[in-house]
Amino acid sequence: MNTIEDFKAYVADVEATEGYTKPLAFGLGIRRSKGDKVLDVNFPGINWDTAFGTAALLQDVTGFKGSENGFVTVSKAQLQNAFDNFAAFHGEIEKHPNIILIQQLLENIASPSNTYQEIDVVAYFLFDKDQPVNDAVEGYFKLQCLSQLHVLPHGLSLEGVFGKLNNIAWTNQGPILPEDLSAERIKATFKGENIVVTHVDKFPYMVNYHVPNGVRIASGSQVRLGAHCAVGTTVMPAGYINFNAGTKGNAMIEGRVSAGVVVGHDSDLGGGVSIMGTLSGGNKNVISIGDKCLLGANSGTGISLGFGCTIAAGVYVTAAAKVWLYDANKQPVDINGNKVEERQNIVKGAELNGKDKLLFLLDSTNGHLTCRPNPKTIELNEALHVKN
Ligand SMILES: CC(C)(COP(=O)(O)OP(=O)(O)OC[C@H]1O[C@@H](n2cnc3c(N)ncnc32)[C@H](O)[C@@H]1OP(=O)(O)O)[C@@H](O)C(=O)NCCC(=O)NCCSC(=O)CCC(=O)O
Repeated sequence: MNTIEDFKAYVADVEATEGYTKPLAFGLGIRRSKGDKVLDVNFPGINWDTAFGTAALLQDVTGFKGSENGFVTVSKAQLQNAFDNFAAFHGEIEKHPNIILIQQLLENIASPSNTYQEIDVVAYFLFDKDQPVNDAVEGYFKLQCLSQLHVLPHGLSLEGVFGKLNNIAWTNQGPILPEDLSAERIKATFKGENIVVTHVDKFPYMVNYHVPNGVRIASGSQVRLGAHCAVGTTVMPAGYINFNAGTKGNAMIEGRVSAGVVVGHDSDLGGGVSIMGTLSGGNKNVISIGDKCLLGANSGTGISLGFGCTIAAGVYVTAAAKVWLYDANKQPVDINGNKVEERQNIVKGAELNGKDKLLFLLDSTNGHLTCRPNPKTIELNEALHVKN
């Protein structure tokens, strides 16, 4: 296969095979395991709805069959075979990230691994993004789809991910099962080395796998793998982004973006902000924050905010909270904006879910949680957000 035409004909042949299905996404991953326990899988470059020729080639050389989400292990000989089948592109390899990755895997796969873990290469294929997580390889693949910005939070099913990922001690010498830490530390000590544990969790830090373009993350420990940090996101040390949560664009994150929460463009979460997540604590309401919202320091919300809302510093808006509604002239109004008497303007927070241009304030003269049209929307300080 020395010409691009040959390669195209080969791909067409593979794709014409009975039962062949184009995957929605796929990638080559480096899997680290201890016995039958997966420690982690790094997918350096996931292909999402693209590179179908490479998908066909990988399925052909690895023998992967079917249309169910799944993976195969890839031997060095199969990687070599894949690389050789790309001969027509070797002269312009810099244009083809998948071929570069295969070359990098080939160059390194024979290196002796450390004695603790086994390292191999897998090819994962995703056909149905709404299927629950089948195994740890799939869990890592899906988390990296989010962190590589191929899908927004909720863009694929992460159901069951907790049960499939192992709890790991993440160390300066790589992932170690917590039960093996003591023995590994003794070995390291006699080699004159240290094992430093950064955390014990099912989720590693995103930055140790992937750093999206145009982000600043002041403390890597605050962003879990599976976070979606769009270009222009700044996460300050007190900020936090869970998996299956994140930003759509420029954002200042000094507060906590819980699992499932999405923050719109040009919004600002002040220090200590809390946004209710859906993993624990009983809240079932998936929360989103619209574009150009400001959540003041130590504020929080259990309802979604639309465009251009502000929650004053220190104010927590919950779905059940009784909120006193006012118009722009500070006159009491009902939910439809009709003038009413004081006390008839009290609505539940949930009724304001997702509405645009609201200002929530705790009136310090009477202690009422109030809401009125937001007189101004915020502008982020552009200098704080990198673009590439
Ligand atoms: C709610 C707003 C946005 C309101 O600000 P504004 O500038 O629009 O209004 P203002 O000019 O201050 O006030 C307009 C009028 O409303 C009155 N007013 C204001 N707040 C009131 C309250 N709680 N109760 C009663 N009246 C109030 C004022 O006295 C004034 O009245 P008169 O008209 O009679 O004079 C603000 O107070 C706020 O909370 N901003 C959040 C800022 C923030 O936290 N940014 C994140 C930084 S994060 C950070 O720095 C890190 C910190 C950390 O790490 O902890």
